[in-house]
Amino acid sequence: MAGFLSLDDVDTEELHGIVERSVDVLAREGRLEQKLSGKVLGIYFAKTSTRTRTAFTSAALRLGASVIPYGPGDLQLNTGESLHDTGRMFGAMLDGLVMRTAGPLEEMRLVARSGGLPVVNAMAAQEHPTQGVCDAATMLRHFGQVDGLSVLYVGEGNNTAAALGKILSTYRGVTVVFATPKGYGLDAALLGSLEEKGAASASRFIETHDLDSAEIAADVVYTTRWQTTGTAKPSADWREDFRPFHVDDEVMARWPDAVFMHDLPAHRGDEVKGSVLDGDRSIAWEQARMKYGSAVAILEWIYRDSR
Ligand SMILES: NC(=O)NCCC[C@H](N)C(=O)O
Repeated sequence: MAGFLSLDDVDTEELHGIVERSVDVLAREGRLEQKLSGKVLGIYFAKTSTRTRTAFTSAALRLGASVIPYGPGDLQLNTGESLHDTGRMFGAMLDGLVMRTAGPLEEMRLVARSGGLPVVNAMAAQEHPTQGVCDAATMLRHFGQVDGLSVLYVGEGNNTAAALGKILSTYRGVTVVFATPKGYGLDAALLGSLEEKGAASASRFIETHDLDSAEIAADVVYTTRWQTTGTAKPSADWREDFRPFHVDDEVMARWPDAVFMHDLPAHRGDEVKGSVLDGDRSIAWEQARMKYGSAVAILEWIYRDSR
């Protein structure tokens, strides 16, 4: 059974169905159909998490599954057991795993392969696919469509940026400008593949290192914290490199029709000014709530054929 490791693995139509279902979950009240009844999921977070871990745990429980949570110090991985053997054990005793690391996506593929169980990538170094679903669903809910939207992304070209680019590249007529600090940009191969995909769907993906000269009629200004999980900044004065990538009221005034989004956690005063994050144009808190809707939609999709 396929898990949810990368947005690249999922058929576009199915992906859009997951995005639509995420919106639907938040719109409905009442008990969810117990589609995961009798299932046991492992929730293994090697890195900190507030939203994603809570969203998937809550979603799994509300869908009728039981969960076993593992923190960073819990597994024999810490005493030298291999990922391969760990995956085998998970596969022998669990029906699925939700996993966050700051390591390569290949680690999760290895666990999925050796265990023969579906694994959800709740964030790896290259990609944060469940965030991408959440972000597209938040845009769909707010604007009524994702096709044709223009998004200005401000900040490091990290796992969140990669997922945002990938999911938006499955829609038509979108424009995404990534304004990233020099030395902290998008992976060149990823940008190349986004450009290529965009050419076939009337979309544009552009990277600039100069926010002041970014040209886009943005519907959304999106930012992310300066310190990406599990990464080290090579220079001591990295804050100087990031300082121009601060979304304040002046930045928002340049795009008077745009809403503000943030994957959170926020560091007010660094990447965003409090008045923007907490202001009228911010949909970041609706976006955070959508993590739950998207977790339900992703789990339902993974177990769609099981009984
Ligand atoms: N919404 C989230 O999952 N937030 C957690 C941190 C995401 C951020 N891209 C990071 O790597 O630190």
